[in-house]
Amino acid sequence: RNKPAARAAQLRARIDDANYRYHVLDDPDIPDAEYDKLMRELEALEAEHPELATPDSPTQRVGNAPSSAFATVLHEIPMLSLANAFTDGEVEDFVRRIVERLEIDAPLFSVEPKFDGLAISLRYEDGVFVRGATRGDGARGEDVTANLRTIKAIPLKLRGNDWPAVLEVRGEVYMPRAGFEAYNEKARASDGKIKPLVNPRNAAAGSLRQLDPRITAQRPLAFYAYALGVVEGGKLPDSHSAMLKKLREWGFPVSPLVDTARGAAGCLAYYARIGAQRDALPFDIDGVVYKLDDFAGQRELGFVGRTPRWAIAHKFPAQEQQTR
Ligand SMILES: Cc1c[n+]2nc(N)[nH]c2nc1OC(C)C
Repeated sequence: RNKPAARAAQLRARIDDANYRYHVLDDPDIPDAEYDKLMRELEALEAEHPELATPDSPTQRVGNAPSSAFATVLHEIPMLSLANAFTDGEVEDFVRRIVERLEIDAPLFSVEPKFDGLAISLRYEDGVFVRGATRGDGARGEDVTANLRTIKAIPLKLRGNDWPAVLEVRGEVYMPRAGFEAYNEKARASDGKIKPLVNPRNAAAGSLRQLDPRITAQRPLAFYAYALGVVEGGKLPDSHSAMLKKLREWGFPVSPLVDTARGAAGCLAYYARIGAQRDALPFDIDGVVYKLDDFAGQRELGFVGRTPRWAIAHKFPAQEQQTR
């Protein structure tokens, strides 16, 4: 009788946990073959008892109905753009302006890689993924929910239960280099059936804007969270770094390269550290981002148009694009 439902619940918990360990902790605890076996058992169970296949089931990632066009999504909280710094002096000016406005010294920054992918916004209601959109022009983006569901790094439902009733998480969809190379290896051996991708960034954008989610599902996409949008019905930590820790607890991948640093010197040391390992990273980055860590300080500094006064992107020199 309700044994199938109990077994399905047990399988889902085990699969969700395996996904969390693989994508968020980067510490998988079961081999892929066993993971696939659990998924096949859950798919069989749901085939016999369709009422078990709820939208947040791990088997419901790949829809089979291509859409004719993408609906438009209004970003209630606009997706921001970052000012760019290219020299150490510009970074020192950025920090000095904050020091002078807030009358503090050696402010603490959250320091993060700037991923060369596609900015997106994910909306969760009561802990369930309900909608995802591209950045678009910052005010309006395209509804690519069906495509985002195919990305295993994006949770279909949140872990724990201390998340806000409505939570929007912003981050970057990107294509890891290994996935990009492997895809092009297959494309070159496909006798022209599969077109090679030009570079990981364009590949990520193109993959997310496929009208058929079954095509997106074939693409090796990943995701890192780095900011919030709308938050309703919940208390948030009082700093960006503490908020990133909560996002990890709720099931979102956050780059392990994220750190905190004090003042301009701390930021520039981080830039040098990440720059030194840039070519060895498993994904493309085009710079690093410094964000004042304290949320109260961010609110006090505010914005110039859509650009926060409390954050800046410090870019690397352009990388020679490998032509393929
Ligand atoms: C546009 C953007 C891009 N990035 N990239 C990272 N790592 N953080 C980050 N934050 C951004 O905007 C926030 C300041 C909301």
